[in-house]
Amino acid sequence: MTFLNVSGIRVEEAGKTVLQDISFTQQEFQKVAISGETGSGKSTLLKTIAGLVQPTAGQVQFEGETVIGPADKLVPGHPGIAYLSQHFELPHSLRVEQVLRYANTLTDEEAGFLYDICRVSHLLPRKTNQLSGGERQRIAMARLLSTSPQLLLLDEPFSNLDTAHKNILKAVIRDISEELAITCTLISHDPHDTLSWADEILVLQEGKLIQQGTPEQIYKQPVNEYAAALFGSYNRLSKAGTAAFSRLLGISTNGKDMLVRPESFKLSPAGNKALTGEVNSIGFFGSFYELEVQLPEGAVYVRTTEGHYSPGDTVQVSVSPEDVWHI
Ligand SMILES: Nc1ncnc2c1ncn2[C@@H]1O[C@H](COP(=O)(O)OP(=O)(O)OP(=O)(O)O)[C@@H](O)[C@H]1O
Repeated sequence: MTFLNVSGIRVEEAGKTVLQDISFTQQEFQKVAISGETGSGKSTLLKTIAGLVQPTAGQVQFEGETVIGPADKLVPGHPGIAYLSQHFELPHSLRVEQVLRYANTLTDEEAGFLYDICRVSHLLPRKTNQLSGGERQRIAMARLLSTSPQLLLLDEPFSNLDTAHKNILKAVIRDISEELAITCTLISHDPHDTLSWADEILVLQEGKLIQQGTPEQIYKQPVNEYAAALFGSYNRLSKAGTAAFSRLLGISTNGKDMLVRPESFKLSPAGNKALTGEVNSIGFFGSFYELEVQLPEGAVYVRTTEGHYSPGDTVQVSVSPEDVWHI
């Protein structure tokens, strides 16, 4: 039986089509990330899966059971699916332990284990107005998980968190999957959050699912420039640049433009499979330098960890055939 089966989902809100014919499946313990620019329909998709938004067409099946939307159910949602909104709320002026106790269906031992995993045990005596944003979020998560869902849907969990809280939350999400055996689906617009975490990424553009694949597939072979831009910078070569690199690599582009990630270009002292250019400018980004290199066919951006280049240097730029794609 498929864990989650989303088929032909269409959502219309205020006369506008927000989601169009979205279909995909998720297996138990498969980590799925949903990516897309703001307004592309990510939150609406998660809420529809959770049974909180009524689809105009299509259906969501969770462990073989249809998830019933709010139009057909007084208390919307499915007990096996928990949705953590970007805009969650905690009751004011209660102690954390009270907030958690009211929602809890677990034994004391299970609840203690859950609170440890969510890194909230030390916060139990605090009042809800004495917490940071990251702490509040982990308490909201512990509260949701204390009803023992099997699928946790996280809507932009990393937005508004500083690096320290983000790293704690990443560890919490990892432990939720591994220690509590809860499957997670999350939305993030930051490639650093999704590429290293997900087994599969879904890319939404204007309410349509335009690409679905492993992080490597999505990063290395995006279906269009929109998908490419979501996961990092890239060079779209000029017609002349595309022709020059295609000749060097012995490949055909069928009239399409060649695209290359800046880190896929290599700089070498000399070589017959490289184009000669001149360094225009250099930017320092901590873990790498980004050079703008002027080739006769146009400028390209090249990333390197070597810091010995200066503007005006002559360099040879090469790329491997497996690191280019065409649009
Ligand atoms: N209840 C609603 N009524 C009217 N329009 C809606 C409603 N819900 C969503 N929309 C519209 O649907 C589109 C998708 O919204 P959604 O919040 O799903 O996008 P998103 O990708 O999650 O965006 P963000 O990253 O900004 O949260 C937006 O244009 C939004 O204004």
